[in-house]
Amino acid sequence: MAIEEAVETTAAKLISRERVTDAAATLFSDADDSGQIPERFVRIGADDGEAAGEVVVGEDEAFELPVVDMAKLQDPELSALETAKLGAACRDWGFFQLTSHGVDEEVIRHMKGSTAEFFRLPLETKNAIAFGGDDTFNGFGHHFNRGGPSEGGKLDWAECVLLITQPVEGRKMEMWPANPPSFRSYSLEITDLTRRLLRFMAADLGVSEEALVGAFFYSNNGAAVKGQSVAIHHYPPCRQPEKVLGITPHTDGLGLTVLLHADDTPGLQVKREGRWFPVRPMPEALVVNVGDILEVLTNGAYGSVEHRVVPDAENGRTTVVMFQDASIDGMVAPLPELLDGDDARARYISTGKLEYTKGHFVALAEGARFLDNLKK
Ligand SMILES: O=C(O)CCC(=O)C(=O)O
Ligand SMILES: [Fe+2]
Repeated sequence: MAIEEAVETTAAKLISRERVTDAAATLFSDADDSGQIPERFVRIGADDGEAAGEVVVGEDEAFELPVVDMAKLQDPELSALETAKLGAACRDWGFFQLTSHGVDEEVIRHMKGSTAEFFRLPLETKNAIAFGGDDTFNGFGHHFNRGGPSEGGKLDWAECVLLITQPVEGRKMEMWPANPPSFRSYSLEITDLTRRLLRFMAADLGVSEEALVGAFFYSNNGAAVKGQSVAIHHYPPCRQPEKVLGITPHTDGLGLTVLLHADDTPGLQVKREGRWFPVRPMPEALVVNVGDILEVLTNGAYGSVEHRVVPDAENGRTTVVMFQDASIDGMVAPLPELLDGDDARARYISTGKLEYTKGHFVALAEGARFLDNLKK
C-alpha cells in the first residue's frame, strides 16, 4: 500500500465523529424555541461565565487581518513589497486575506450556490451521504469530536461535509453532494492557487521554489498534489452564541488552508497574544492560513495559529475550507535548505507521515496538539 493510501486509511479510522440527529436538526432550524441548549452543545465554562469573559477584540478596536494581493505579488514592480507583506502575515498572524486571487469567479459562484443549496436540504437527504462504516472521514455529520472524555464529548454547533478531493483515486464519489462539477473545478483551482502562493512564500523564506512546491506537489510543474481535502461547514444561527462553539479552538494539521466564505456572516476568530480577533468576511477575498506541517517545513518561521468559530445570533454561516497536505519524501520535517546542512538547527523532530497523522488525530481527540510533541 502506498504511503498516501496508508495515511488516508489511518486518518479515516482514527477520527471520531457523530451523525446529525433529528433533535440537532430541530435545534439548528430554530423550530425548538424552548431556549434550552442541550448540555452536549454547551461549551466548557459557558455556565460559569468563563466563556463570556473571554477577550474578543471588539469593533471599536481597529484591526484588520493582513490583506495580501495576488495581482501585486505577480506584478514585477510590486512583487518584492507584496512578498514581504505575505511573509510578515505568515510570521506574525499565520493568517491573511487574499485578494485578486485569480480563482475563476464562475467556479466560486457555483461553489457558493451549491453548498448553500446542500445545507438547505432536509436532514434525511443530507444523511444519505452521512459518513459510515470504517470511514469516519468522508461524508456528512458533525465535525470531529475534540477534547475527549475530559470535555464530555462536546459537539460543535455545526454540520459539515468532509471529503478527500485529491488524489483523484482517493475520492469517494458516492459520498459527494449532488452537483460535483463545481467541486471538481474548485478543487483544481485551489491546487493552482496553492502552487502560485508557494512560489512567493519560497521567495520570502529564501528557499528554492522546487523545495517548497515539491513538499506539496509530486512535481514542480505537474498538477498532482500530495493530498487535498475539503470541509464544507454550515454553522446555524444560535440565539445564545456565547454558550456554544461552531468549532472548538484548534490549529489545522496539514500544510496550507484556503477558506471561502459562501456568505457574509462573520464567525471565524483568530487567536493572537491571548485575544480572539474576529475575521471580517470580504466578499472578494479568500482567507489563507498556515497549517502545522507548513510551520514544521519552515522550521517555525511561519506559525500555525489557533482559531475557532462562534456562531452568529441571527444568520447561518457557510464556508468551504480546503486543506493542502505536504511532506518531504514521506516525512514531516523542516526544509533541509533552511538548516544549512546542520541538523542541529532543526526546531522540530522529523516524523514519518503515517506516524504524524496518527499522532495528530489521537492528540486532537484528547484536545492536545501533536505539534507540541515535535518541538525540540
Ligand atoms: O469555517 C471556518 O470559519 C473555519 C473552519 C476551520 O477552522 C476548519 O475547518 O479547520
Ligand atoms: Fe481550522
